[in-house]
Amino acid sequence: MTNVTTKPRVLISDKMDPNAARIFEERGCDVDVITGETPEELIARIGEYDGLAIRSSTTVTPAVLDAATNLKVIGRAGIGVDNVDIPYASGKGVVVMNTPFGNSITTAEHAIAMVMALARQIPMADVRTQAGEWPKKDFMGVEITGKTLGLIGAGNIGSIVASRALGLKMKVIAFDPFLTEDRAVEMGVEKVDLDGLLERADFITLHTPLTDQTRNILSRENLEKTKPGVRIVNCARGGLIDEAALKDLLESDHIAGAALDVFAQEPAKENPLFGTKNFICTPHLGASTTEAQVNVALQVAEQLADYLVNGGVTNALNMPSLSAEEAPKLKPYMALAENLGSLVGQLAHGNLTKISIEREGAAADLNGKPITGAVLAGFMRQYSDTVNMVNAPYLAKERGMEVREIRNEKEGYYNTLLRVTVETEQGNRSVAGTLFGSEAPRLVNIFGIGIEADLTGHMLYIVNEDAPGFIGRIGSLLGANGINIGNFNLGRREGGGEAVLLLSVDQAIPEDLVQEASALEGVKMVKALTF
Ligand SMILES: NC(=O)c1ccc[n+]([C@@H]2O[C@H](COP(=O)([O-])OP(=O)(O)OC[C@H]3O[C@@H](n4cnc5c(N)ncnc54)[C@H](O)[C@@H]3O)[C@@H](O)[C@H]2O)c1
Ligand SMILES: O=C(O)CC[C@@H](O)C(=O)O
Repeated sequence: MTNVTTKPRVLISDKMDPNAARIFEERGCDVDVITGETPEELIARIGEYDGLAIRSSTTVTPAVLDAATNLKVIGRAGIGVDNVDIPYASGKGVVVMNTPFGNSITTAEHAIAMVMALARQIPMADVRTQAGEWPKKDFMGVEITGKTLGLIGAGNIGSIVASRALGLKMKVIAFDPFLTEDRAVEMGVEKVDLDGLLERADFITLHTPLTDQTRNILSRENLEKTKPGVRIVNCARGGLIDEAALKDLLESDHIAGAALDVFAQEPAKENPLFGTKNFICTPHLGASTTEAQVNVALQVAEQLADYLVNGGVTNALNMPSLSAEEAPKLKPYMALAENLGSLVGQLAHGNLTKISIEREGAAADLNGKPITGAVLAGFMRQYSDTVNMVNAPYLAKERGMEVREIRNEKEGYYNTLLRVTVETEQGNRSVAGTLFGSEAPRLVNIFGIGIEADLTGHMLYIVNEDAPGFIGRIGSLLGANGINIGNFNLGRREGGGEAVLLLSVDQAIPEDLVQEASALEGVKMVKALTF
């Protein structure tokens, strides 16, 4: 007998605290821990997994993502996600999460330790003392009390570094374009511009992500603007500092010391800075404490398992958050949203570049982003097999679609309603649906005609003149072709006017039968639909 398992499968591909594997198992996932593989080995294996948990050693490239045919979520046990190609993952519909706070204190402490180590040249003094030199005269340090610490980046880690530095009686100035004056006051720091920081700081610590704006933020030109005798610490990301310029300025004594935990190229087994005077380094140890590693491992496992098992989304970088509490409530709405998007996508014609998604009544209070993602996924499904609610907003943007979200708290005829409208050359085309009994999605309006239908499986949509005998004719045609009708749903604009028929049928309707149905007396349009 084959043992069929429906449990989500997760791969932990980097060294991680064992609590992560335990949490995955407790939350109902099958987990494999396979670390140290080559990219080729990972590519060969990744197709088996629904979730991937990583630290910084695994690089998730487009080639890995192309091979990851079942992958739904990547979780980074840590903060920086520069080892994951997020735009490509988004395009593939894979959610990318990180654990933004679990190692912040630890990393801030490492930065402070680096400041201290530079001020008193502890690593160099240690090596020479243990070599039997007793080099007491060679190591004159500086006090940090009263010195100015310049923070570049004042987010989670930067603000913790500030609080520790203030406790050590330093003056703290910060450059961060997103730091408000109020927040600066709250942190007890002075907000400055970059040039002001370079000019005044005795110590500079970096705490920004590596982005197009921050890459090389300490360029040669900026390093030359620093106060003579400055000491620089980078526990954020390699690539923020021009390493060659740093070497030159250390050698010329303009910079009195530099401590790097991160390098432009990692692992940094060779680097021109090695051996430079007053240079110290650690091998990307910022997050390496027992406490931080337990924190991030537990957090990443909880988040990934929650997504794979319950649909909850926390700390995702490419989709809106969705709590485990919200997820079950939103589930029927998402099904409705996807079906409405799909219906309008299958029926509307022409250059469809404007879509609006309206939440009315009880639906107005819901988290709108996942609903919008689901509508867009349904809408674009006819263009792409791989579209889902994660990548749909990106694909829509790529196609230049204008997406509007509208909230209307006032209840209409239904206490909760989703309405999807696309702008076509013939005018706006809207479909709307509600939930019956708070969980059964139902279409209630199609292009202005009231109807009640469950959008499911194979369906036939017919617009016809409302005249006696038509239902018999279509029933006979389908019966003669061996097509069983599961459900008949009727709606009409006014008696004797335009009527709509939505039939659910047990099998796909072939195109020649669609043509035959189109030729029946009184028929204006026929379209086979699939949900
Ligand atoms: N060495 C390690 O092991 C280690 C551990 C954890 C985090 N990190 C790295 O530390 C960095 C900071 O982490 P965090 O949790 O504080 O992130 P965060 O997002 O909380 O803070 C980053 C700050 O940088 C600021 N910023 C962005 N662009 C800027 C710019 N052009 N100039 C100045 N400031 C800018 C942002 O406004 C934000 O306040 C990240 O790169 C993270 O990957 C390294
Ligand atoms: O996993 C690590 O050891 C490093 C983590 C760190 O770089 C991060 O960005 O969180």
